[in-house]
This record gives sequence, structure tokens and C-alpha cells, in this order.
Amino acid sequence: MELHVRYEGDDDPEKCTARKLARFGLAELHRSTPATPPGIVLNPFAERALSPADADAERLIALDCSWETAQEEAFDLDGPQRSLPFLVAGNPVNYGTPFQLNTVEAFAGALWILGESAQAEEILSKFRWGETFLDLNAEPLRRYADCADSAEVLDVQDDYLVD
Ligand SMILES: C[S@@+](CC[C@H](N)C(=O)[O-])C[C@H]1O[C@@H](n2cnc3c(N)ncnc32)[C@H](O)[C@@H]1O
Repeated sequence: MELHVRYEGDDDPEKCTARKLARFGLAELHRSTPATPPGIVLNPFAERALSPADADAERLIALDCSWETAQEEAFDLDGPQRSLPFLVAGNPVNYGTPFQLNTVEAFAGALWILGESAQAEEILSKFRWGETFLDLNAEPLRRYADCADSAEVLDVQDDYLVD
């Protein structure tokens, strides 16, 4: 699966996971919206959750920006918009926070759900906390990857949401 990033460049470049993926040739950065190719857009505001029904996609697109500037309109990129279901961050900046993943975690979670677990492990292997993300989310990822569609993914997600 090709991984593409609309790169805003407003976050700490030293900690930016998208830049690191690009350095290893594991993702491609695009500095403008028109330059970003179409694909499944990983958008936390999207109504439809990513599911194995999206597995025929050729590309995943993330928006790498700070969470302060990650407003809904910033995700206006070409392609079907999908949110990731309940998963928690394993990185030191947002450890344990649900739904607010960094770019490599969002790609890895999406790849796992789409049946591309080897690629998920490959991209996370470049980060010392990468395995933590998979350890923390092992059960939900397995269950989401077994779903048929977005509605089933949301049903599974309900098991992890506390009232
Ligand atoms: C806001 S940026 C922050 C990136 C961070 N600066 C880094 O270095 O990785 C994270 C991106 O990952 C994707 N993402 C994170 N959590 C998500 C979720 N719950 N659903 C869909 N996409 C998500 C989105 O594309 C989002 O813009």
C-alpha cells in the first residue's frame, strides 16, 4: 500500500513521524493539496470508519500537521474520507490518548485493519515506541480486521467506549 502525507510542516520537525518515514523511503511527503494524490484520507472527523471493506485502496493519505491546526476543513483532500475507530496512542507525546494518533500510528492502525500487518510492523519498527502501539491495541486491531464493513467496526468500537 502506498503511503502519502499532505505535509503542513507546522509541527516540531525533530519529532515529526511523517518526515522520518519519508527519510526511510516508506512514505512520500506533499507540500500542497493539489500535489497530493487521491487515496483514502485518514480524517478523524470523517463519519465513516475505516474497515476491511476499504482494502482494495491503493493509497492511504494522512495530513501531518499539529493537532491545533487539524480543523475539519484541513482534511479537504481528494478521496474517500475515513476515521479510525477507537485506538490509543503509544507514543510518548500522547501516550494512552484515544483517537489522537500520530501519523505513523494512524498509518499502522489503518494498514492493520486493511490486512497489511507486515507493512504496519515495518513502519513502526523505525520508532523505539512503535511496538507499544501494537501491544496496546492488539485486541481491537484484531477484532476490527475481522469486520466486514464500517458498521461492524463501529459495533466493535462500542465495546471500548466508556459511557
Ligand atoms: C494531526 S497529525 C499529527 C502528526 C504528528 N505531528 C506526527 O509527527 O506524527 C496526525 C494525522 O494522523 C491521522 N490520524 C490521527 N488520528 C486519527 C484518527 N482517529 N482517525 C483518522 N486519522 C487519524 C490524520 O491524518 C491526522 O491528521
